[in-house]
Amino acid sequence: MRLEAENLSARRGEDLIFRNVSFVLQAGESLVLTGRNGSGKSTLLRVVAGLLRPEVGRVRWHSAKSDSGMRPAEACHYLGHRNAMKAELTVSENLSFWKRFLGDLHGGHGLTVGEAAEAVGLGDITHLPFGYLSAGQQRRMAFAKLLVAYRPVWILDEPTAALDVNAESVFTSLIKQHLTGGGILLAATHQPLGLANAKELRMQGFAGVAEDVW
Ligand SMILES: Nc1ncnc2c1ncn2[C@@H]1O[C@H](COP(=O)(O)OP(=O)(O)OP(=O)(O)O)[C@@H](O)[C@H]1O
Repeated sequence: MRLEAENLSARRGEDLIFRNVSFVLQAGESLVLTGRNGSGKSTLLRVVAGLLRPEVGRVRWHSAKSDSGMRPAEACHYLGHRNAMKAELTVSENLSFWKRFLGDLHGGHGLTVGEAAEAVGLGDITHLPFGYLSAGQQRRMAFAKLLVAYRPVWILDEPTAALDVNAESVFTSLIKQHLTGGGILLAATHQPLGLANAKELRMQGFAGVAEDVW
């Protein structure tokens, strides 16, 4: 299994955000994006997740278990700043929706909704509307979405924002399990995720740099 970014450059509106970003991640490896606000971390994650087109370069996915024509985005779970849950549906309804909608990629199995809620420490409140949950509880449940459907690549944007210390350690341990099971992680964060062997890519940003440097 291998996720490969080749010479990526991206633009938002008129602005150049980054250029010449390349990396290769194999099964069990993680890459953490760091850098100041606006340096392009979220933009790079969205490019890799297939939500934005790169200006230049490409993302490639190789796996013996996947079709050769499969888009890299299909191998990825993307957890952005927002939680992608409906406030008026219960936690259980939200997670059940995502489980059915996403399904499992070949090569693994997601947890049941109950197991996933237990794994993030909130198994007793799945009957509540998502909108009733605190900000930290909502983030935990958004993380549970990663567990109900199998995807080998997790792309996480500031996964631990709004979390207490206990939740941070729960997330770190779930991420470690994902990596130990041969998964791949790409994350943007301002807080250390506690991953000893993570590679780091420090985004510099291009704000104010003239276009002719390209
Ligand atoms: N739709 C857009 N049009 C123009 N510029 C945009 C657009 N979206 C984002 N940008 C700009 O792209 C740059 C990179 O933003 P991005 O969200 O990738 O940064 P970031 O490193 O994730 O920041 P943070 O640490 O604050 O989350 C910023 O300067 C932002 O203002």
